[in-house]
Amino acid sequence: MSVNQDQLKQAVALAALEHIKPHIEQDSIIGIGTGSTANFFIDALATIKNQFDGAVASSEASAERLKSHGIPVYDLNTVNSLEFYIDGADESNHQLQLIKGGGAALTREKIVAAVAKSFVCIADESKLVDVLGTFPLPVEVIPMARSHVAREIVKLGGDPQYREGVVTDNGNVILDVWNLSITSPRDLEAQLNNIVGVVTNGIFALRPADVLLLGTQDGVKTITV
Ligand SMILES: O=C[C@H](O)[C@H](O)[C@H](O)COP(=O)(O)O
Repeated sequence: MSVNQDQLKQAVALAALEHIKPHIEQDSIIGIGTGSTANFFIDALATIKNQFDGAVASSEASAERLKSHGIPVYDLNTVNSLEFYIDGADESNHQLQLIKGGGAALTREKIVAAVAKSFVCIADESKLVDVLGTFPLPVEVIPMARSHVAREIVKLGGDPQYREGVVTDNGNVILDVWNLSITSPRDLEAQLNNIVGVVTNGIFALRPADVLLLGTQDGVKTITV
C-alpha cells in the first residue's frame, strides 16, 4: 500500500524527533522552521514539551503554532546557541544544498539556520533533485527595489515573477525566479545576494543542511554528505 505525501511528511517529522531526542536537555532551545512539514514536526515536538526549555521560530506562523501547544518561543537575540534547526525544503540536491522560501519565510529561516550547530532538513522524496531550479527560486526584496532587482535577475538569465499579494514577516516582497538551472548553487547564492535591494534568496548552499531525513515509500532515509 502506498503512503501519501502527508504521511511521508509525518514520518520524517517523527524521525526528526527521534534524531534530536538523545541530545535534548531541560535547558535546550530548538530552532524551528516553517511550512507543512515543519508543522508536523511542531506537533510531534509538543509530545515532549516538558523535556526542553523552548523554541526559536523562523516565522510568525510557526511561533503561533508552537505557542498553541504551550511551547515557549524565544527571540533569537536572547539565545546564545542552538543545537538544532529543523525545517523542510522546496528542493534538495544530493549535496543537501536547498531551495527554500515557498512559504516566504526564507530570510528568517536562513538566519536561524546560521545560528544552529546542526540543520536537520525534513522532506518527502518529491523534494530530492539532481539539479536545483525546477522549483522557482524565491528572492526576498525590499519593496522599492522590486523592478531594479527583477531587471538584474533577467541579466542573469532568470525569469522573475512578482508573488502578488504576499508580504513577508519582514515587510518585504517576493520575486519567484523561473528557468534557472542552478549548477553552481554557492556562486548563484552569493551573486543574487549582491544585488542591491535583495534581502536574501532561497538558495541554502553556503550553509546547506547537515542531515536530510527523506520520507520515501521504503521508509525514512537518512542522507548526509
Ligand atoms: O518558506 C517556506 C519554507 O522554506 C518551507 O520550508 C518550504 O517551503 C517547504 O514547505 P513544505 O514543508 O510545506 O513543503
